[in-house]
Amino acid sequence: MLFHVRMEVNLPPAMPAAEAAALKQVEKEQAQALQRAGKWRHLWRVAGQYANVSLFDVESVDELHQLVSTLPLFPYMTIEVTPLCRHPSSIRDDDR
Ligand SMILES: O=C(O)CC1=CCC(=O)O1
Repeated sequence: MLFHVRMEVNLPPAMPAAEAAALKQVEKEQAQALQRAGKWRHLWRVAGQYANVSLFDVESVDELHQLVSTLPLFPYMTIEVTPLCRHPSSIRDDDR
């Protein structure tokens, strides 16, 4: 199942820089592991915003929730999820 996911990050201004840096480092490691596993297909920065748009390929809504809700930045993100299905005019013969 494919999901378009938009994540907007809102770290508290009072958060110590070292704490923010540590969270971002672990977030990066988890995101890269999920990309290597094929679960997090695309990860793009939204230009001009501390936000990303991503494409997840997971087995279920429950798996998607488990993945995003265990990200270190999850408590500080506003997340919008859009389920995707094939478009009848798509010329691609796969779902990538
Ligand atoms: O910086 C972001 O957009 C938040 C984030 C998600 C995965 C990652 O590595 O950073």
